[in-house]
Amino acid sequence: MPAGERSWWGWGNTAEALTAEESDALVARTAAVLPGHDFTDHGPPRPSDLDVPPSRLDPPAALAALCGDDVADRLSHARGKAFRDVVRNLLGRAEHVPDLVARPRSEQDVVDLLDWCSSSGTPVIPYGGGSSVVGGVEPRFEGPAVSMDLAGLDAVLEVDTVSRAARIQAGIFGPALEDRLRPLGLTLRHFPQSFAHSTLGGWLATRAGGHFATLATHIDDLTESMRVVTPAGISESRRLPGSGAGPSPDRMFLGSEGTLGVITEAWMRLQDRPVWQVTASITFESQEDAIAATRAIAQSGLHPSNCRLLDPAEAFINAGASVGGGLLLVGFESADHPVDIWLDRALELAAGHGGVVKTRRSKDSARPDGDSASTWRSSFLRMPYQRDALARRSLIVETFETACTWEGFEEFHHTITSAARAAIDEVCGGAGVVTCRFTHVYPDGPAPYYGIYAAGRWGSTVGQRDEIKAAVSEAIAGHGGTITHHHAVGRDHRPWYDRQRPDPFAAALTAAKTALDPAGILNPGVLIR
Ligand SMILES: Cc1cc2nc3c(=O)[nH]c(=O)nc-3n(C[C@H](O)[C@H](O)[C@H](O)COP(=O)(O)OP(=O)(O)OC[C@H]3O[C@@H](n4cnc5c(N)ncnc54)[C@H](O)[C@@H]3O)c2cc1C
Repeated sequence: MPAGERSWWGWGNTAEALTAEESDALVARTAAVLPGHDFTDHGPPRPSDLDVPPSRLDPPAALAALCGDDVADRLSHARGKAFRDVVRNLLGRAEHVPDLVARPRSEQDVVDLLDWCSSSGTPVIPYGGGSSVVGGVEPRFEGPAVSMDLAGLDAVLEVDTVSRAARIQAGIFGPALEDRLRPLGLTLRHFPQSFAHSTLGGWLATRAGGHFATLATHIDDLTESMRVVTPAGISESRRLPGSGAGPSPDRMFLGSEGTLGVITEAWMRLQDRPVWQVTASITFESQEDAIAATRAIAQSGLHPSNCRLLDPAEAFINAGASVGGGLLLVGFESADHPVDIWLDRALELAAGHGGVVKTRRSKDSARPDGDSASTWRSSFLRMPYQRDALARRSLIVETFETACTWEGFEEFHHTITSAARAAIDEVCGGAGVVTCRFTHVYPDGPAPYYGIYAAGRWGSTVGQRDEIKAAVSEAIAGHGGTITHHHAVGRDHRPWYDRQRPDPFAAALTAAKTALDPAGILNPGVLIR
């Protein structure tokens, strides 16, 4: 488990929440953009003041030691860490609280818990760090439920330094995993923004995306083999660097979001820790040029570790930079060789589209003053805490992420931002800002990530957010984008995911669910059924 006291209602640790000074500064900045908004602070209730119904489940004696029904514990497992989760917590809405939290300490415990849940027909939700932003861990259905918290399975069981891979239990959190690999000079090199408070099992189950912009950034690419406990038996794939033996068993479980089985361990591909790192920030006067330069770099074969394009609003809010067309943060790293010439070539490509280098630094050089790249990075890690501070003050702070091809990007982007702005007009009387950044870039297209900051009304911000979300999701679905690039489907993206996937595939997935989970107990309502 991460060190420090975890917030039951919001992101991360209580000790890391914004200080009063930081909150005041944030409110002042936001008030400049949204004048007239009521910034009254609505703090969280105490868990003991909430009306949580007693547990309806009585586990068998053999499993009783693994299960608990403490109210605060059940509440902290009731939902993930999306904006709508945080606001419902602040409002003291205690619906859909699991009846028990089960904490397996071994794979056999997982088998025994699934046996009990299958035979009693009790729904069970695998729970890693609970950082889902799509309703993935919330028992949003009638009847009792068990939340299976996998944090007790947190060992690095074996390291194969020759092949550079490790056998790792699924409940390990990001920092603990890197702490164990660091003395060996190795890293998984998977850093989602939620790294500190999410687990390997959660990453695998949601096909998480790390913060590197190209190549092996999705957890899928780092997975050598997986071991999964299903109600129908244990599935373990072979460790192979590659295989053409039919459809991949790992592909069936990657992204299965707790619906087909409980991932207990995986062999993960590791990398040597980088020694050489160079980064630069580049500004553009026109948005078209910024996009063209980013595409040129994405298609160059240079494969930067970072290639993050911020639009002017995003650059201003989160990197403190005023730019006309966009701010591109680009970086390279290697454990094997200096990477300056790669950066030189990327900067040439950017210059060909009017890019002007603002800062350039290598790993050991002192950070120049006003370095927007480092400002953006520290702001990136503080963003979830800032979101919570604004949620307490009736702001709607939400993100939407997707991917599309370069060829259709311009029209797609226009459609999405227009839909978001129209929804903000309708729902919030026009008081709001829409931002965009590329989190990942592929040779054939970007993964745009939209941010929304809008003035809501206390008590209504969840409904207001849901209306904006539905409008944007319709626009994404109607214009060929994916309903999620890396946040997963969960319960919140279901209507659009059901339309996105081909019907024969839906039938095959349903058949897989029936074969692996015949009693239908695993995370009902997510992905299928
Ligand atoms: C502030 C913030 C930033 C985020 N940044 C990113 C980001 O950069 N990239 C990204 O990809 N996502 C991001 N997310 C989303 C979230 O962190 C990811 O989906 C993450 O992979 C979830 O991991 P977790 O351990 O918290 O899983 P949980 O939230 O506990 O569970 C997520 C889903 O996986 C299932 N599950 C969990 N563990 C297992 C297991 N062992 N076996 C089977 N099923 C399991 C659950 O049932 C659920 O359906 C962010 C979320 C927040 C709140």
